[in-house]
Amino acid sequence: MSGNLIEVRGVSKSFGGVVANKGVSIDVAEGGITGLIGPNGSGKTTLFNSIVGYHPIDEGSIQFKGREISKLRVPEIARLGLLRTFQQTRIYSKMDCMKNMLISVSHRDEGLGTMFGSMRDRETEEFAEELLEFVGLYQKRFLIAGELSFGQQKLLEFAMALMNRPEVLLLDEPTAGINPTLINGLIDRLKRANEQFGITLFVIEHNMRVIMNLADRISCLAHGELLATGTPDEIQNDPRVVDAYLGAH
Ligand SMILES: Nc1ncnc2c1ncn2[C@@H]1O[C@H](COP(=O)(O)OP(=O)(O)OP(=O)(O)O)[C@@H](O)[C@H]1O
Repeated sequence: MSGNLIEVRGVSKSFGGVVANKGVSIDVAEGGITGLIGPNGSGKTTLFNSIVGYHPIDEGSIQFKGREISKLRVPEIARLGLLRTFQQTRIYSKMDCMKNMLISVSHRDEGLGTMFGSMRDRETEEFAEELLEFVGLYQKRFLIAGELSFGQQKLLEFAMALMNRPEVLLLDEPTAGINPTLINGLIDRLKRANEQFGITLFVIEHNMRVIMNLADRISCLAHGELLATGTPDEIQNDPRVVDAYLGAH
């Protein structure tokens, strides 16, 4: 056992003439928080999309717990316990928070029958309430999700992902568009999800303060290629990273 939950090896992905990822190799250690940084257009979201099965890769291998997943599709990968959130939140804005939570649990269920069966399940409701409490939205559980602030919607989306008890959660810019007060709360929740629930996190983040604070390992992409991997300190002091990324901000 390598200690890695995800092993990306030599992954390349192009869209027409645009090379979005070229020979990328990254490890996501079990139980850790791995960060992914890089300038706009450096291929971060493409790599996430490749890992969760959103599109086929051109070359390379992606393993989850030692199993090749690069040919599997989104629902199959989700069922294995690998989930992601998006830059733009994907909540059901006309439903209340509780309904959003209950509907999210379908990922690992087999069919609609099971889904509605489990929705009635008191245990599932209690778990949804616990998670809403965890992200600080319990008091707002019957509020229509579209009426929450953007930051609260992101917290709801995070709680929705946790409903599926993922082993790994890929978070695409979790703090984008959130005000600084809520950001600290979110960092705290992410750390607690990692420590208390044992969820491995792989996080794309533009906010340097956030990622340096959160991640134990960070990889930096530039022009679709892996530029550097290291501890937050090593990454912060790597002249190649500073040139390619930090210097540009
Ligand atoms: N579906 C697509 N079709 C065509 N080109 C794409 C597609 N998805 C991504 N690209 C291109 O691939 C490159 C990498 O994009 P990607 O979104 O992965 O970068 P990113 O690092 O996530 O950027 P950002 O930080 O702005 O979100 C860009 O040049 C982008 O325009």
